[in-house]
Amino acid sequence: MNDLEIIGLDYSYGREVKALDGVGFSVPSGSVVGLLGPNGSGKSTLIKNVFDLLESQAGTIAVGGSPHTTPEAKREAVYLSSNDYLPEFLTAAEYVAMMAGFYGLEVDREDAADLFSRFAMDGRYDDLIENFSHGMRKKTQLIVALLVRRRLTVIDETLNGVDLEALHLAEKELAGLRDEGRSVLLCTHDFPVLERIADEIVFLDHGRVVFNAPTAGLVDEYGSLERMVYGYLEAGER
Ligand SMILES: Nc1ncnc2c1ncn2[C@@H]1O[C@H](COP(=O)(O)OP(=O)(O)OP(=O)(O)O)[C@@H](O)[C@H]1O
Repeated sequence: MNDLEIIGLDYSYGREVKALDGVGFSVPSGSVVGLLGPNGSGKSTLIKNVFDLLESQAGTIAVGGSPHTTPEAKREAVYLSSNDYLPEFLTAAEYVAMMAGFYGLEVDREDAADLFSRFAMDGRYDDLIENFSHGMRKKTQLIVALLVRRRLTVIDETLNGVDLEALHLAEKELAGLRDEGRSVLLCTHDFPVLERIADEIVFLDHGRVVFNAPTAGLVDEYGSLERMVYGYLEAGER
C-alpha cells in the first residue's frame, strides 16, 4: 500500500516557470521518504500540490488511496510547513486543540503536556505562542503531527532550526510513526538526518525526479548522500 502516490505531476507558475515536470513517485506505508533538491527545484510546489494548496494542473495525486482533493485524503495527512507562522494569540494548548479538531480528534492533555516536556518545553503548554522562540514554534508544529498521528506526515524543512537534542527526539518519534505503519515525507537538506532515518530518497532538480531509490543503495553507490548530490550538481548534466 502507498500512503502517497504521485503520477505525472506538472505545475507551472504562469507561462514562464515550469516548476514541476512529470513528477512521479510514491511513499509506501511504513516508510520514511526523504525529499531533496536544490533551491527552486520544486519541493515546496510539490508539497503544496499534495495538500491542494495549489490546484494541480496535470497528473494525479492519491493520499491513502483517495484522490488528494477529497475530504478522505485530507483527513489522512498532516502538513508541517517550512515557516513558523502560528496564531500568536492562542496558547499552545489552544493551538494543539484547534489542529486536532480539524481531524475530529480530542487531545489528551497528559499526552500533549508530556510531549512538551520531552521536547524541553516543560510547563509551557498553556503559554501564549507569542512568547515562543522560533525553535519552540517548530517543535510545537512537530508535536501536533505526533499527536494527530495521521497516515502520512509531510515535513517541509520543519526540523531545520530545532536544537540537536530535539532533533534526536524528533528522529526517534518519526521512526515511531513508521513503526506503526504510518509514513513520513521528509523534506530537508540535512544529509545525515536523511541517512539515518530515510528508507528512500527522492531527489528533484528543475522540477524533475533525478534519483528515486533506497537510501542504503545510494549511500553504497556514492559513499554518502552529500557526495551523490554534489557529484550530480558538479557533473553539469543538468
Ligand atoms: N508564487 C510563485 N510564483 C512564481 N514562481 C514561483 C512561485 N513559487 C515558486 N516559484 C518558482 O517555482 C520554482 C520552484 O520553486 P519551489 O519553491 O517549489 O522550490 P523549492 O525546491 O521548494 O525551493 P527552496 O529549496 O528554495 O525552498 C522556482 O523556479 C520558483 O522561483
